[in-house]
Amino acid sequence: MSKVTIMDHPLIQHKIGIMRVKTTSTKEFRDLVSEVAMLICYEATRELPLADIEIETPLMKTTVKEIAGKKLCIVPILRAGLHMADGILNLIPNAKVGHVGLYRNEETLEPVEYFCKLPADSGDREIFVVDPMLATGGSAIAAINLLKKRGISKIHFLCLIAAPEGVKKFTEAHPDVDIFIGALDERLNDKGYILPGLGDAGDRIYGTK
Ligand SMILES: O=P(O)(O)OC[C@H]1O[C@H](OP(=O)(O)OP(=O)(O)O)[C@H](O)[C@@H]1O
Ligand SMILES: O=c1cc[nH]c(=O)[nH]1
Ligand SMILES: [Mg+2]
Repeated sequence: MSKVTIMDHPLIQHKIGIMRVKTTSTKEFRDLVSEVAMLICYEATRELPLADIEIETPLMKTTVKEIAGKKLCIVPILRAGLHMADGILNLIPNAKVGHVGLYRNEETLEPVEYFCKLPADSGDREIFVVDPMLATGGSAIAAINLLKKRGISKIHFLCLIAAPEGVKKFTEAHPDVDIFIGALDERLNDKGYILPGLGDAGDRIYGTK
């Protein structure tokens, strides 16, 4: 069964609170997406394996830790996930980046795939799929189906806000994928939007509405 981690850190709660406010500007919203993604990534990478390496300080030789293998890959779900990836790259600048393009048909709420480009060696990498919103769960499930079809198995999913309906559907579809959630909200409305939520994440990041 997926491990579901809901962030309780005060900084994350504070920043998501500002994101929910409808008058928060596009610039501030965008900056917060990136900052909260970084904070969630800090927790999501807690169990990465470490290896010992020998180095020399200005005073003596010693052994320090480095992340073993450094084979990480961030996969934003376009378009709203892109800005989370930018934030995470501040913490893991050497990660490779793959892209999955999906949008949700507003009538059926079903995800529609339009793009997929992944690093050639993705199957050897630990993958962090990122999207601010897990609503019905359809988009995240479809994105991870695409990755699994390409032989990728070490997958984590990070989102800023999730609805309980989406978490249930996701964990049933991908019990082997752990989820890290900034805030777990109350429910979906009849149009599939998360309540209280923050509206349409893509529109708020890019100012398209
Ligand atoms: O869990 P679901 O019900 O599938 O909904 C969540 C999806 O909806 C939003 O994307 P959207 O379709 O608005 O695309 P965009 O990022 O291009 O705005 C969001 O970023 C997720 O990808
Ligand atoms: O509340 C929601 C649901 C889906 N997509 C969003 O951007 N927001
Ligand atoms: Mg959108």
